[in-house]
Amino acid sequence: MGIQITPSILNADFANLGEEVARIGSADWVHVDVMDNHFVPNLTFGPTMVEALARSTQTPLDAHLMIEDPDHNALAYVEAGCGSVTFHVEAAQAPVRLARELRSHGARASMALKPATPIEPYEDLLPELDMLLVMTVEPGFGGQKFLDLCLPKIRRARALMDKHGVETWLQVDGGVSLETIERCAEAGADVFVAGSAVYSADDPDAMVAELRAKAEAAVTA
Ligand SMILES: O=C(CO)[C@@H](O)[C@H](O)COP(=O)(O)O
Ligand SMILES: [Co+2]
Repeated sequence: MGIQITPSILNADFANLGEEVARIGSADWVHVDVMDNHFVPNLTFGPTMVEALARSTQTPLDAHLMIEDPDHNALAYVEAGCGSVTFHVEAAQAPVRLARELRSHGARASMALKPATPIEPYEDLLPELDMLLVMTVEPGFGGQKFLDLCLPKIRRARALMDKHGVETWLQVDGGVSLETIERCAEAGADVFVAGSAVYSADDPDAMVAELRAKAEAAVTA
């Protein structure tokens, strides 16, 4: 599939989300950070707003659920029109059942790891997943500093994917910018979430192109 750039709208203007998404026309996905003020200390939006957003764009939606009880709440985001749904393993009661349920309803199933959560206990789940998200900040807020301590986990995750021979995408999220994206790509990530880097740029779509070029150069070097 190659390199994919998925801007997060967390730092976009929430009063004009349709227009904000139209500013990133070359993005592969729109990353939608769903926060419930319980799993993380921040509150964003739920399925009704996500459904409205899905109607406003042709770009597929990549929902990142930072919520408690994804087992009972994740399907609502497939029904709202998301093409990919990520749940946190720290919150899921039955991650395999949940991943299978998401897939059976036509979405890509993805699982996220917070910075302190290791990949090794979940190695055998990789064939059940379309994407693994390695968080590179503590979830909850945009605009945080990239945590270099997560790079070895990205490398180990890529090695485990190679070992299992799976096509699982490897996404990174948090502090991804022109300064940090090469490190992530070299470590083996292929799907890059960028929030403040994209929406603080004068031309968000040009920033998407610049991020893509940097990541592609890092893997072809
Ligand atoms: O999930 C999260 C934060 O919890 C992310 O998607 C951030 O919202 C990305 O923003 P930047 O770190 O790129 O500013
Ligand atoms: Co996110």
